[in-house]
Amino acid sequence: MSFQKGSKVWLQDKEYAWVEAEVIDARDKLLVVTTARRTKIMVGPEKLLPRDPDEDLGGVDDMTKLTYLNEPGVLYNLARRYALNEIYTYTGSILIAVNPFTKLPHLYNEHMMEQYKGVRFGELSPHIFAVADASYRAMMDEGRSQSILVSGESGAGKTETTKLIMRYLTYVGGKAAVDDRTVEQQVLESNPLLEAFGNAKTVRNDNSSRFGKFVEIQFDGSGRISGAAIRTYLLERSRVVKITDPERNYHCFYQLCASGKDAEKYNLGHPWSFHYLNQSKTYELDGISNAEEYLKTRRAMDIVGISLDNQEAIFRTLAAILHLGNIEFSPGKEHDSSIIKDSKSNFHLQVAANLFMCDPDLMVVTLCSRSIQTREGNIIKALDCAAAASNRDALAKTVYARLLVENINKSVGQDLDSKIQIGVLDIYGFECFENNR
Ligand SMILES: Nc1ncnc2c1ncn2[C@@H]1O[C@H](COP(=O)(O)OP(=O)(O)OP(=O)(O)O)[C@@H](O)[C@H]1O
Repeated sequence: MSFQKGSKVWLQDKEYAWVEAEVIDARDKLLVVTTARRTKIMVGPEKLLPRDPDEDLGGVDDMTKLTYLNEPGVLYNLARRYALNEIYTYTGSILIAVNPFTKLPHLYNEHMMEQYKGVRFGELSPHIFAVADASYRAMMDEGRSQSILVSGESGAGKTETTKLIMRYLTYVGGKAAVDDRTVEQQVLESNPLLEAFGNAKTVRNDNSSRFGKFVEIQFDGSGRISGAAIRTYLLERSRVVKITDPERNYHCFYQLCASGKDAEKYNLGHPWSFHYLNQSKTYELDGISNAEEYLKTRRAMDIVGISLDNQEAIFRTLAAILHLGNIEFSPGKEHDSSIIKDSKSNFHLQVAANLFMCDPDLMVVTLCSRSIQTREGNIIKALDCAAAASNRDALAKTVYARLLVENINKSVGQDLDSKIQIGVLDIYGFECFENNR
């Protein structure tokens, strides 16, 4: 790219990434002046990118309208719009959402949904409802299934965006008010349920989804919702057994501990008495009551259609996982072997076995030994304390992951005859931490 005297440019900057500048001398090395600080700098052209000359102070609602679609142009356009509370911007048919971190109810009410219904994409201000509407119209007009991909780093707003898409689709594809609304309710109520079992507090986000999610909303030929399927995958299993302050384990554990009578029934107390929860000293979330959330989760389970017996089995299994985590080991008589450490560990073993409905002695054997297959047959090898503890953790992780997949994925009513659907994929983007666990 060649620059001339008077060219408007972006200059790379250590502090601000890019600053606005203008070329004032274009011989040998370029001499540029930064517009805000009025400092003169000699730089090579590799440090510069061209800048739109006639920038609209309010930014443009579609990045394709920028003369130069480069990184600083995009960032500054988003920043300008964000300053005016415009959190959505298009890049062609892609919608970019900048997390407002504040509630904007006027953006998402019924009136807004009505406004975007059936309106040509791009005619109104950029909005998530416009994307959802475009996919619904395309599905209806072409009779073909559609997909919406929601991506971004942790805390970017994927889960909220996915929920808004689901809300819009249940609005346009819902049955008339007089009809039974259970499918729509199931679709929407699956969210608190998934969040209880798949979300946790992280450093970045108090309600971070620790799994990928594919929601399929199924429609009949007339465009009415006829069913839904939710598939979760890539759950962060390690969180079940290992957490660091100020993060938390999955919400459901804290909810169950705060559930009063149910907690008592399963010999649960405050989370600090459980190894899987007390590795971090963070037990509460700002402005959220674990006990109330427990009731919400139970209500969501009712609506989604999980029977009382199954609900009971799910919470019993969660309690069993917590007790399992409190089983400690000490060295056994034989070299590299282990036994249950003390009476406290034995108590938790008995309770866990009881809740898992299995034989406690068999559980001890399972935890403290490993079966190795050889050509001559199976050999049972004793495990030392560390190996027994990882064996215990592996069991906890596997049971928890199965609980989520088996119970939640299948619970929402599916329409196996549906020919057209809209799939919404909520998938995390790359995260770049110093230590990526
Ligand atoms: N459109 C929005 N309006 C208001 N607040 C929002 C919006 N989008 C996100 N937020 C806020 O940002 C928080 C984080 O958003 P969200 O949980 O959707 O992020 P995420 O990308 O799904 O993160 P993770 O990958 O960690 O699950 C939300 O709890 C909410 O407070």
